[in-house]
Amino acid sequence: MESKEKFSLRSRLCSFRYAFSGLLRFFRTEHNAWIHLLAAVLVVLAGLVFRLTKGEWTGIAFSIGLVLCAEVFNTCIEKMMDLLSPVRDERVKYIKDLAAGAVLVAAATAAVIGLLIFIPRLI
Ligand SMILES: Nc1ncnc2c1ncn2[C@@H]1O[C@H](COP(=O)(O)OP(=O)(O)OP(=O)(O)O)[C@@H](O)[C@H]1O
Repeated sequence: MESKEKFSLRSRLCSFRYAFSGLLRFFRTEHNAWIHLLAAVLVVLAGLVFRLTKGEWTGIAFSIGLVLCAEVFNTCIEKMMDLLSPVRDERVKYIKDLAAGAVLVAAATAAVIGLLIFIPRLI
């Protein structure tokens, strides 16, 4: 459906503000976000120590973004399901487990990229 609202820079800026406020709350309150953030900081520090190339930094940046995005969506789905269906339900379990599975796929991909970058520098 087309939007009938006129384009407004102010409302676009507000959308950014809402997005940043969502992320701020995510990093303040979600324990999994702390773990991902700590992992990202450690990887960036290791990257600085090993003086990665531009291509390698691209792989690291992509991996960190991929995992954080997956975790943000996983958290959204968890919160949504808790709101929609606070009682135990096998369908909810499947939906939540599937969302957690997406994070696992992203994290495994990031781990492979990390190993491809760092292992040759360690041997
Ligand atoms: N309403 C529900 N009905 C059925 N199963 C559920 C429900 N809520 C959670 N579960 C299941 O219980 C298990 C633990 O759920 P929980 O939400 O605590 O997951 P978690 O991965 O520990 O989450 P968190 O990110 O909060 O640490 C998961 O397998 C999840 O699918």
